[in-house]
Amino acid sequence: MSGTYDSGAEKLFIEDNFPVWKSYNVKNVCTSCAARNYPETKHSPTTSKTMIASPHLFVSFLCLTIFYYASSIILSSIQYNRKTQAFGCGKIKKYRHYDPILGLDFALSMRKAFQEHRWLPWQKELYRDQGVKTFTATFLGSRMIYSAESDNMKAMSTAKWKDFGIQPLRLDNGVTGPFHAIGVSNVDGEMWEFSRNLIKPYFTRDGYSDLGRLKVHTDRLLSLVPLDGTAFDIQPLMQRWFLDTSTEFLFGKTLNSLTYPTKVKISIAMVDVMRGLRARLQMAKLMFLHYDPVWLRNVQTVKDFIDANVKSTLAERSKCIASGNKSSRTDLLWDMVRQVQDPEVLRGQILAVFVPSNDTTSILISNAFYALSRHPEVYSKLRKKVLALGDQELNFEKLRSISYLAWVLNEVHRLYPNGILMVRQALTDTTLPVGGGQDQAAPIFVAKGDIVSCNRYLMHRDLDIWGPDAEEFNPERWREARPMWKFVPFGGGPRICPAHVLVMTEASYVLCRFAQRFEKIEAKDDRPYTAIMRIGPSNMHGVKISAVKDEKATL
Ligand code: HEM
Repeated sequence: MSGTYDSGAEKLFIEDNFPVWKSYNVKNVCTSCAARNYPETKHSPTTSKTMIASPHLFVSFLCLTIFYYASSIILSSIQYNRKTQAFGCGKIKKYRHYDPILGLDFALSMRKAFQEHRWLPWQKELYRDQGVKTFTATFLGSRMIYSAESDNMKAMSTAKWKDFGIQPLRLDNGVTGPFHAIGVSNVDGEMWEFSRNLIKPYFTRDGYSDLGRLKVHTDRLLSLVPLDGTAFDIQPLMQRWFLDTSTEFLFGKTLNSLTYPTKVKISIAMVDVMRGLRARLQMAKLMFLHYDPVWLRNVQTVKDFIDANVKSTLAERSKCIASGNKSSRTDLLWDMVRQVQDPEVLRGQILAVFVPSNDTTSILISNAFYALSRHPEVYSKLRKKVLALGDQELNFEKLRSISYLAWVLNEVHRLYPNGILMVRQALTDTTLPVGGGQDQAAPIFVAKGDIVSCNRYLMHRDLDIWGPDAEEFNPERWREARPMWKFVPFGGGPRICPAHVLVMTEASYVLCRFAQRFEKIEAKDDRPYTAIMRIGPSNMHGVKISAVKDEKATL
């Protein structure tokens, strides 16, 4: 189907083969949500006039409610324990709450850690205090299972992946609602399969092996590096570089923010969109209380940007059909409009790639500069390997041939993973392989509706896996290390990040070009890495470095 201009056939493909699009009617909104342009949430309708006949009636009503609530908690706990036994599972250690009903103590502690930019150290302390790698806690009324066991992450990603979903956490509860967006990163089942197939040809073809696409933006980036040894912050430059390469890749038109810095405002809006999405995800059952006008304004900015691109791409397609000409466009949106023409569907689908792509590769590369500028011996070794390739243009195969480059990037992924957590909700009663019983070795029971949060950050710094120097930046460890599922920066199984080869290629290319031109780089900021969370951690203080140009460098 892809690649045809037969609009009738394409319409059939969408409407008849995927009736799911019709069944998910975003216009079906409740009135209070509609007023805020939110999709239907699961809250029940409220009556506008609540009559309390008498204090007695009120007290009886209150007692009944408390009784009902208490008995349902006891019943569900009995049921849960029975099922744990029936499934042959061990008990999971429980977090000791002050507020076991809503878990407000836990939520407030997490909120404080966020506000103080201590979310990563807080994770470490939390697990250390529990003394185990898997435990349960209540988070705003939901039972959460926290785990830093790679076997559990592996099972959720592969053997048991159909038992766990993303959609209830991101779409059904309205987290991504203000976009009215349905796309690969917020749906499950048939809709996910459709969405993944829509982007698959794009990510699996060898488009990303064309490094020419990166050259012009990287030349611009390098031309902005001060040559007189002045300190500069490479993090915002990388953000602009990534915006330029990714807008070209996704929409066929670069924003050229390295040349026109004000264009970066869309990236800044996206960072705020992600902040809001994270807040909404964390509010869980209380998400309907989220109202943040700044966030909504930024959502609108991003929506307008996407809609303008969708509109012009659809118009270009119509022109091509009318004239019989072929377009030279090879971007993802162009690929998509050949398969789908509904602007709302297109917005959702392209957003679902734009959101997880935003500021990911750029942060990976900035984090690499952070580490390399503090480890001159590693930079110098990397440079030697790169220079050994000679003066010819870099290509995909050459980049892949430098194992040391892969080790450096692996080490950056390990210490600063972009996806800290893998969070899923159980769609059915199921089990995970470890974390139960006295020794934590028994399987654990996961009831339908439970939320499991697997922690990549802790796995990547686990002394049991990496040894006593787990906190150190040491690319040499990759000479021997074969961690398999203990190191999955891009996830694994059917929902693995579709862009993993693209990301590694782009990051490798930038580091190589930098190493070809600059003899040395030096850190210009002694403050410790203080992670603020976007999609992944980035340094709150930026990445301030200085660079010394190799006078002989011609590239
Ligand atoms: C440093 C860069 C990146 C890292 C570390 C990363 C990591 C990840 C991880 C861990 C997941 C979740 C996998 C899972 O749930 O098992 C994911 C999903 C995804 N990523 Fe990336 N990613 C990066 C960059 C990108 C870029 C640049 C794009 C797009 C151009 C992208 C597109 C996606 C999409 C669409 C998904 C959802 C896949 C699905 O649910 O089927 N990512 N990524």
